[in-house]
Amino acid sequence: MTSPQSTARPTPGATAPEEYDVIVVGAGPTGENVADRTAAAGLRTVIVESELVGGECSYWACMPSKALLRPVAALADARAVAGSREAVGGGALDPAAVLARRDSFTSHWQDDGQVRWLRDTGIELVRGHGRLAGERQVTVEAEDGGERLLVARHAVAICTGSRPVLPQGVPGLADARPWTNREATGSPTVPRRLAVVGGGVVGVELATAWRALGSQVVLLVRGGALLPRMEPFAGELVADGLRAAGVDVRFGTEVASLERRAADGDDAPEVTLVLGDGERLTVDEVLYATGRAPRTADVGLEQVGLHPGGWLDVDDSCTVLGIDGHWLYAAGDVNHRALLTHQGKYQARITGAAIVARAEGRSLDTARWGAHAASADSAGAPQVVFTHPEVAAVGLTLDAAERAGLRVKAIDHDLGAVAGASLYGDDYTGRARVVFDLDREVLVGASFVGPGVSELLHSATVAVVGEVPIDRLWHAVPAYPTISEVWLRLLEGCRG
Ligand SMILES: Cc1cc2nc3c(=O)[nH]c(=O)nc-3n(C[C@H](O)[C@H](O)[C@H](O)COP(=O)(O)OP(=O)(O)OC[C@H]3O[C@@H](n4cnc5c(N)ncnc54)[C@H](O)[C@@H]3O)c2cc1C
Ligand SMILES: NC(=O)c1ccc[n+]([C@@H]2O[C@H](COP(=O)([O-])OP(=O)(O)OC[C@H]3O[C@@H](n4cnc5c(N)ncnc54)[C@H](O)[C@@H]3O)[C@@H](O)[C@H]2O)c1
Repeated sequence: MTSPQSTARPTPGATAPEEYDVIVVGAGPTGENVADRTAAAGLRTVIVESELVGGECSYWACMPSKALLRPVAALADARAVAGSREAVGGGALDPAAVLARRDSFTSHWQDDGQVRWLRDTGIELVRGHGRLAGERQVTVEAEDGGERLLVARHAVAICTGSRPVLPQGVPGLADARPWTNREATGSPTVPRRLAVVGGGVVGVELATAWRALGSQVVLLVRGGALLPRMEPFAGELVADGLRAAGVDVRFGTEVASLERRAADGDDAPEVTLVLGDGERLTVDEVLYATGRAPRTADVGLEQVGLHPGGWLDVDDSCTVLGIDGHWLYAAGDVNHRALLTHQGKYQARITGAAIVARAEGRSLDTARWGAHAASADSAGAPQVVFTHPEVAAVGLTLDAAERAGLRVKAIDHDLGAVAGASLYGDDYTGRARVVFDLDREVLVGASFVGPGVSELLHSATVAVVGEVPIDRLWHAVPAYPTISEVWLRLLEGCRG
């Protein structure tokens, strides 16, 4: 490996520069996987983390939210089948047991296990806030104010993720102390009344979870649909499911102002929301699920000529654009290509491979689907929304495919008409769609909505990402009697 000479000089108050091959800033799932790849290739790798090793995903996002949602699906599945329905009766979830299981999935917000994994993998950990200090240089400010200067012989990877974004200019919002994903995945108690603002993935999943745990939930959606980036029937069926569970779903509604004050005759503070039409709603907590912003405001981007606070623009190898020397990478949420843990981990593997190739003096293979191109981010990023019913989708929606100029047709099928689905649950309701590219005769998108469809998704991901010709897909036989048999009807529709 080549080892460029460091030109770093200690900044005032900092200790002597410490040299590594690779510095990763942010130890979420993405940063961990970049570090894993570079360490596995023999590069001396250090990872910098300001909070918990494991990132948002492990403690305040994917894991706790799915731990809250899994019991909802398990109970719904038991209720959907005569025989087990009688066994579980009409009882509700046991909130204490669900919250305790959630706590164990977050390791009680302790990262010892992840730290052990870093050590066993040969990755060094520096705790503190990382900032770029110049080319290949990162300063780390520890909680006690101490500062260290790290210097990378080869690469720095920014994997600092994203944070919740709240709308600007809403009177009373800050004083209302709204829940973000952190409180909404970590709350030790169940609020009696919860308002959820935002009809995206976070909004619908957490409305589902807290309703099932006993909260009265009102979901306030600015637009006219839930999950607006997915096939329209996904949002429609999820809205039906939320309403059937007792959630008050309201479209075309904006929150004009909020006020938090003590409830009459009670010390528990409550929040009053004034809606656009003047209606007043009083709840115990309000969750804002209104999107994400990059955690780049304070990572020293200005030191390397970039604008702080924005998403980091990268090429397909996750190399940051506008930086000379190919030493700065950005992967995961922070580059805004696909805000999903699995895509972050995928980008991490591509980033790690690119760093190693450049360190070894090899050129990159950045052709589409090449070893150093995260092509699947745009072509085939799968996503599961763990609501009841579930939504599982990969690739392009019909609308997105048409907007991209493809000549496509959509083939839809009622999942309830599939033998495996009717065995899965009595009165099973669901729908499937594939988007078929008529010119290339491959699938460019697939969406499934219904109970238990999440595990169907990888077959569709293989078909879309693998660009499997429809004539060959015809021979991929789904087992009888599974929900996957819907593929037979979908493929008939492509050929017909
Ligand atoms: C409620 C919710 C549920 C979700 N559920 C799913 C799901 O089911 N499936 C899915 O695929 N995705 C899900 N996501 C999205 C997923 O959480 C993110 O895509 C994923 O966490 C991104 O990983 P990351 O490593 O890029 O960033 P993060 O997980 O945000 O990690 C970034 C890390 O960098 C650290 N950091 C930041 N700045 C600095 C700094 N200056 N110095 C040192 N360290 C720093 C942070 O402390 C953090 O540990 C969910 C998101 C939310 C909000
Ligand atoms: N199961 C999963 O894969 C999963 C689960 C949760 C989150 N995530 C990821 O996390 C990311 C963030 O999710 P999210 O739901 O916060 O963001 P989002 O962008 O998916 O949805 C935010 C919604 O809030 C609405 N909104 C924005 N400003 C508003 C305002 N002022 N008032 C009312 N509504 C407003 C938007 O129109 C949008 O529909 C997503 O990109 C998603 O991929 C994934």
